[in-house]
Amino acid sequence: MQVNPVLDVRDLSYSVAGRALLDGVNLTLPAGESLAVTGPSGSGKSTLLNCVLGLIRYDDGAVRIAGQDLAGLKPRNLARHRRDTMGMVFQFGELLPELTPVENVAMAALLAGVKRAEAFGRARRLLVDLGVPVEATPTAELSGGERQRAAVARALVNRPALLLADEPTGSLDTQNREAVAELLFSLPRTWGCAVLVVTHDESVAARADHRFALREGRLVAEDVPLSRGAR
Ligand SMILES: Nc1ncnc2c1ncn2[C@@H]1O[C@H](COP(=O)(O)OP(=O)(O)OP(=O)(O)O)[C@@H](O)[C@H]1O
Repeated sequence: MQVNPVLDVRDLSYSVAGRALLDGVNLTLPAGESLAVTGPSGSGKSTLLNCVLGLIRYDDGAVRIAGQDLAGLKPRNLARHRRDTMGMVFQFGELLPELTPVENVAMAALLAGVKRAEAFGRARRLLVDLGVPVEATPTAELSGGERQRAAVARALVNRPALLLADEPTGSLDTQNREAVAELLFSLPRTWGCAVLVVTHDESVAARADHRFALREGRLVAEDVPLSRGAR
């Protein structure tokens, strides 16, 4: 039994067009730990993340982030809770290409109400820590790996309790995939946050503290290391 998990999903169900994408999903994740959910394309991984983000109104069950049940929040408070507790990394980074990396990262802090000097200070420190060129160049000119590391910096700038990533290495070559996966799964130790990654890439998922597969709307534990030939 975990005490006050950062993420607590109970009996989550969601159907679309008569198909149960999520069918009684249970998931808990404390601070300082990572969890990966794998599953083939169309199995519902992004749908699960969207429920955790509060972007989808699920049919049944509960999602609690940092102790707060999302269903109990009005839209404005939900947006604030999301901003204050969660950071998100997307497959293609979703940064603004014409801005510099530091502007991209600082903007997320400015939108959260952080003062300008503090926002840019945090952004610079994070980018230096994550090995991204800070401001010499528009983000469009970064390499794919640098862009994803900048996206991680943006997701961290408001010091989230929970970092979510949807196919974060899906657009990267092998070398950058390894580096970004390594970075993501080191965040629980270095930043103390909980990390939830959804991916179809088993080699990325293998780095997580906990692994589950989404099969027919249910999460199945997959805690056997790949090297032992789980399947
Ligand atoms: N609003 C919707 N209306 C109809 N179908 C939907 C809707 N949302 C999701 N789906 C379908 O539900 C399934 C699951 O989608 P989801 O994006 O969650 O899968 P996924 O596992 O993340 O896939 P991928 O790995 O390709 O991103 C897909 O077949 C998708 O087309």
